[in-house]
Amino acid sequence: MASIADYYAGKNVLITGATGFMGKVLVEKLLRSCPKVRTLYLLVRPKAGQSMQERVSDMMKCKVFDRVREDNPDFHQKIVPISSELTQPALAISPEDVERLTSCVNIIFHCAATIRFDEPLKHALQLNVIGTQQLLNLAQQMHHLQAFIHISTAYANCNRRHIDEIIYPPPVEPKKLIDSLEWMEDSIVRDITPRLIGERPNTYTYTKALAECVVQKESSKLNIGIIRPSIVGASWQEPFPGWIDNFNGPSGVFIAAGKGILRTMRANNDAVADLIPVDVVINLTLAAGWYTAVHRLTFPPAALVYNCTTGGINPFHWGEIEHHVMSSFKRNPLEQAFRRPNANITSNYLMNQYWILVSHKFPALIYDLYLRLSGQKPQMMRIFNRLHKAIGLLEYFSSQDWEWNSENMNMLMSHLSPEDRKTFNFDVRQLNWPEYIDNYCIGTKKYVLNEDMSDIPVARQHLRKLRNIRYTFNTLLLVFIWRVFIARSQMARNIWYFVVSLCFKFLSYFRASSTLTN
Ligand SMILES: CCCCCCCCCCCCCCCCCCCC(=O)SCCNC(=O)CCNC(=O)[C@H](O)C(C)(C)COP(=O)(O)OP(=O)(O)OC[C@H]1O[C@@H](n2cnc3c(N)ncnc32)[C@H](O)[C@@H]1OP(=O)(O)O
Ligand SMILES: NC(=O)C1=CN([C@@H]2O[C@H](COP(=O)(O)OP(=O)(O)OC[C@H]3O[C@@H](n4cnc5c(N)ncnc54)[C@H](OP(=O)(O)O)[C@@H]3O)[C@@H](O)[C@H]2O)C=CC1
Repeated sequence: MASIADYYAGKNVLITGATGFMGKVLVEKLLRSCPKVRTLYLLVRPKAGQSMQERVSDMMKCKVFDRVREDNPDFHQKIVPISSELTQPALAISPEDVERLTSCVNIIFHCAATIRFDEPLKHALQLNVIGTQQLLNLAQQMHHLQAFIHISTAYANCNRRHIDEIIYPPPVEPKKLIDSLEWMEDSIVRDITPRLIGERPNTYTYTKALAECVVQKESSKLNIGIIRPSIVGASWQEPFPGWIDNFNGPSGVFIAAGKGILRTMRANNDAVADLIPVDVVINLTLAAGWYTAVHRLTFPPAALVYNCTTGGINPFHWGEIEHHVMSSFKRNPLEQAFRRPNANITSNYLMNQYWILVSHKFPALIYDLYLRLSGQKPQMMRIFNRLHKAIGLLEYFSSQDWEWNSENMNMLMSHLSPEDRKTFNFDVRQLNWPEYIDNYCIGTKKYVLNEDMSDIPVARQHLRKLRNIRYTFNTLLLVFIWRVFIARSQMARNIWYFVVSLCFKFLSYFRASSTLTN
């Protein structure tokens, strides 16, 4: 059987979501490890006043492509952007582009989605479900298509505790839901959304579950693989350890904790933190593309699902993550921290509310007062309100455990040659968590916040200054409280005189005994 790189040689690949976090790593890895791939067609929409060509040119300047750029400075010649808006009829692809794609594409990787947890249901449905259906329609017109790889999420079925590598019956028939929501006003849809999503926490997981059903329906006509990653984090090894470019999932939490803003969060110390490095997901995705294509004649006509998770193989827990994140940010602090990093997770609701009051709201009020008095605009309370909204949406995932069966990941690994196992490594047994978390934290500093590593001594100095401010503040507060007590209560005065005289007695005894020994 051909190696993975040999398989991709000369192939035309279509990718959606290439400008996103996982899409960029996918494009990079394909170009670097499968250098003979013919063309990558990227479906990209114009956005924020930029044409799709400008967006793709900007994307190729990203640091993530540095290694490819070194190997092949002309790598951009293999990339062809295609203008497409996935929420529009027929994906808004021009007839010429449709003609071009249907005549030459061999493999599709469908990564595009809205991953926002607060997305209105209609929009999430439009992109994650109807967009996927339209891409499948296009795929069926392709004359040389060998594999369609759909990126789903391990949490599509988070209403279950144990999740097998099968597609579960949908909560509702997707077509029926699409038809009924079409005529409804947005406000009505908003009102009935909680009833529709049921036990799922958000419209994202709900629409990703529906998308899997839509994909499965086409599996008798196309060779389909479905990848279900859990919580995708920074890269483990490639293209650089710790590469990450966004605030999604745990990254925003780590940054907020590293900046000393986030001090408390509801999470279960003993629950498995099912993080999976982005390069592992992409290696598995490329291997699954190869396997789906080369085994197409021997497959029964059903989509093969790969749960891409770590918990069952190499588990690590939220409590351990908290410890390593705090330790990493103390050794390599972020610049201009608000307070010294010191965050704790707790599963107790009341305890969390108490710490929110004492460690979030109270300091924010004082800081905003200081800003107001110095003629600046108060901002800390606003930042905390946004942070509370964001972590409120994540807590569902950090407070419970799931169990995923990942037999297909093992099966796929057993089909790889020793060489491919190294080049497309997705063996998470080798993952050293403390080292990974350390690189992850450094990655948020270098690649998300664009901070310079050479400024770490200044950042450490800043943390020392914050520690001294805290000690001074605490001492002054103690003295102030004590003075108030002493002034008002005879009993407090008596205790005070008793403690002071005890100290004097101890000191004189200590001095007398040291004179005797001399
Ligand atoms: C106590 C600390 C110790 C640490 C140990 C414990 C850690 C526990 C961590 C638990 C994490 C659990 C994570 C579970 C994730 C489950 C994932 C399921 C898997 C998936 O399939 S999908 C991927 C996950 N999707 C997401 O993560 C998206 C979530 N985000 C949203 O839904 C929205 O962004 C949100 C949070 C509703 C905010 O919306 P909005 O207010 O409209 O803001 P914007 O999105 O427009 O962003 C504006 C601005 O803010 C930046 N941003 C976004 N999120 C954060 C954040 N969490 N922290 C800081 N900053 C954030 C964003 O980049 C924008 O910046 P610009 O510069 O572009 O304006
Ligand atoms: N990140 C994670 O933790 C996990 C992600 N996943 C899945 O992986 C996939 C990729 O996620 P990730 O890279 O993190 O997400 P990102 O949000 O980083 O990227 C989403 C991509 O989809 C594109 N897109 C969004 N809307 C449209 C549209 N209307 N038309 C065309 N393109 C659009 C975006 O393009 P644009 O730049 O134009 O916005 C972007 O390229 C998703 O399917 C997600 O469900 C699964 C598990 C975990």
